[in-house]
Amino acid sequence: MPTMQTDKPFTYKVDEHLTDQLGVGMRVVVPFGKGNRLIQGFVTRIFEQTDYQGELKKVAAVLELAPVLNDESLQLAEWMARETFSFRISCMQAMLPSAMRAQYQKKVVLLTDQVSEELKAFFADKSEQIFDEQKISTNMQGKLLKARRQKQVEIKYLVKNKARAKKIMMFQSKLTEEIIEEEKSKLRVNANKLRKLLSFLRTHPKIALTQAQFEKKIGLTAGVLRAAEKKGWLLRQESEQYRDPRKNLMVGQTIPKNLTSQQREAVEAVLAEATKKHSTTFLLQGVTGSGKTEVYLQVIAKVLAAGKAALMLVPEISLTPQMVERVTSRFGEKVALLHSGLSSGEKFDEWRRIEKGEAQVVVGARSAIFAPLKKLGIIIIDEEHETSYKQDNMPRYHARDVAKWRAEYHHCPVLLGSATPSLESRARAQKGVYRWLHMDARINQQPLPKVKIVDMREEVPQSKNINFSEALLRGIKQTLERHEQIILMLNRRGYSSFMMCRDCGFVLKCPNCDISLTLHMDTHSMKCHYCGHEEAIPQVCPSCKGRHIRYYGTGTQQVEVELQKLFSTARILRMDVDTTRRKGAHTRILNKFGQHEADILLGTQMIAKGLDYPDVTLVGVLNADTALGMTDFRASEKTFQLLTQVSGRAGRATKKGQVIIQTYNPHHYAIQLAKEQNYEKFFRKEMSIRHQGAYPPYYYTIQIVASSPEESLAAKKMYQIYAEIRKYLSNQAVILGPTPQAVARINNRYFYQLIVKYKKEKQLFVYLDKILYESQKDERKGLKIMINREPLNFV
Ligand SMILES: Nc1ncnc2c1ncn2[C@@H]1O[C@H](COP(=O)(O)OP(=O)(O)OP(=O)(O)O)[C@@H](O)[C@H]1O
Ligand SMILES: [Zn+2]
Ligand SMILES: [Zn+2]
Repeated sequence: MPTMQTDKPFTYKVDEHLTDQLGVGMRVVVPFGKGNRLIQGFVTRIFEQTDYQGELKKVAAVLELAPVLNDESLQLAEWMARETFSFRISCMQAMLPSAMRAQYQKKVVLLTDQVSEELKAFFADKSEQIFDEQKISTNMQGKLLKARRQKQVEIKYLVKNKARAKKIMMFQSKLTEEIIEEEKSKLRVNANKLRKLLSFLRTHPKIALTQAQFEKKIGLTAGVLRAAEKKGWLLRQESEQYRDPRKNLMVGQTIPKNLTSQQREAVEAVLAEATKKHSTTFLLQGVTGSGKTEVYLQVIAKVLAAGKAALMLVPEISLTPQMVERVTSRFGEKVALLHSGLSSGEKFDEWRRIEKGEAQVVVGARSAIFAPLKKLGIIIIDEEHETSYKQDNMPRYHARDVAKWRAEYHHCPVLLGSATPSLESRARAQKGVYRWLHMDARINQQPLPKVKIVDMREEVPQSKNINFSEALLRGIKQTLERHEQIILMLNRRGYSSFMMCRDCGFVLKCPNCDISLTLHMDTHSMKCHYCGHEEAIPQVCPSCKGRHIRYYGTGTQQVEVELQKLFSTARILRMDVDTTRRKGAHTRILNKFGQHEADILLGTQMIAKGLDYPDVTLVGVLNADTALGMTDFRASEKTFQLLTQVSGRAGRATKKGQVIIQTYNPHHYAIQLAKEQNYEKFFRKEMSIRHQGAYPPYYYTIQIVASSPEESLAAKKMYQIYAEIRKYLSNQAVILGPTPQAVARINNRYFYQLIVKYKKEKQLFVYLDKILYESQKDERKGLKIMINREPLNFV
């Protein structure tokens, strides 16, 4: 675990035999602390001499042959640690693929036979055992620690390096044409297999194949290959093979499209700045279906032609296989992918292809912003308003800020794109900090789809069907009859969101969190969406033993069942966290829908973005109000963005699209303006509300959270911080709180927070550094302090 005491460089001695090998930016294993346990660290400087007085410890091992962090990444880590109140080591680790992060393992080693029967049983005839705190009982742990004090056992720390290249065996031909003829003449008459091999090698000089490939191609078994190796025909050698995440994609080849005049203007504006090596930030605001992706692709093509590299971020990329396909079908082998859907081996290999300069276009989710491209010519962030670009654990960076830092380092532009920019970005464009590019027309001169708002307060009494309005049912029916496709969004997974006893009012809650359990029909259980707790569905009320249990709050599973009842022949696909847990599941569902093997795609907000299917002519939102209920000041912005994005999925090609939004708040401005799809009007309205409430983008915000298994400890700490922080603030700053968080307890920890809104407070940062430093001591008591600059979730 990184701690503040370790957030400074330590000096180590380097043995002679390592001096040639060692370089700045490499990972090393070093002994640390009193127990000299081994940990992974990074070399940040190398000295010929040191004036350190005490005795230096030695570097135990060097983990690789070449540095994994370069000059740029070391500087970036330094900046990020300061900006986001993080430890430097966390920043360095965040930049590397997970396979390169150290895995620690503890082992207990038996030192003598003179131990208790209980310990003997624990070791079970072995001299060592893995020390796993999760698996060994606390009682046993105590005994082991006591035995350690009595020098009966010893605890060893191991650093496991999982960063490994995948190796395969290849057989390479060593023969020239003359030798093949000569060898052939020497063969016995019945040596058919060997003759076959020689013929093959003659037509394929210098070929190298695996045994499996030889078997598949010409039906030769391992025995023949071994014989050929003995004769000196083939050379058997290990060679490295990249794990390729693109192998399941359906990739064709596409050529650049003829740009519309708006697209051309955007491309030219960005390229002009790229040529001048200006690190200008652009905001490309283009309505849904205006062809932003084509703009990105053509900018990338020009950047590559100038011998530079391109970095493109998309939100949770595994959700949009379509986007990956669009980029790979244009740039092929040059593309590297980095996202959470890849295995850690695949990520590691992609990372190294980038590092070695073998891939010049990187497409990835948030952490791909650290891709080790050396000559960056453009950084693109698609759907720049997405909150997933901010990491919510340490280091709490926003990819947009890192993009701007890297762009300055490389002297290249940043291109932010969205149909519904974040208020922050749009406001910067207004002030001229960003350059504003605008595309207000859809491709094919299609109008934006017509949006109808249905007031559910009037629907419910007449209809026995509470989830679907008359209008939406009619819409679905007609669309199915026309053999067109439908996207339905409901932002709640599971079957029902809570159960309540009608006799006594009891609500079944999670034992670890302050939140009700959700009914899941696929697993026949009640689940907590925060900590993963799962239990059986109660038959009677756990409180009064009554039998009148009711379920409330519709989730996607329930709608799927209802929908199938209503439209028995419709082919329905459901896409939510539960159906996409398995690797590649997103891609499979979307490909199926894309090939029109299903009529209805039903899902949570993960279906709102980026999908571009020509047959989709109806989009339905079952409940537009889920986000509005939040106490977050960004609730309206999030609702407007989500509704506009999902509406944009309809009528993108030649067929007209329509959208039906069901709501209990039909007159709310976020819903009304989403109906008009009028971003500009929404922007002005929301800005004036933010101005009145003194919220971002008019103010900066910092969130401080204290959490502990003991509620009083977390609360006390927060009030203490509250009392102190005021001394560091001018009277221009506003403090909200301290308050418990909206879900006050998660996984048996209590959360208290306060938020500072400010414009310019130099002293604040001095104090925050102090909190971060002091939080070390509290951590031993189980108290954790977290500092979050510009939090995106405000509850
Ligand atoms: N110049 C062009 N000529 C013809 N077709 C185009 C052109 N540019 C883009 N398209 C097509 O128009 C469709 C919409 O483009 P695209 O998906 O890039 O829009 P977008 O602005 O990214 O939309 P969204 O924000 O909704 O994801 C795509 O099918 C794309 O292939
Ligand atoms: Zn009851
Ligand atoms: Zn829980």
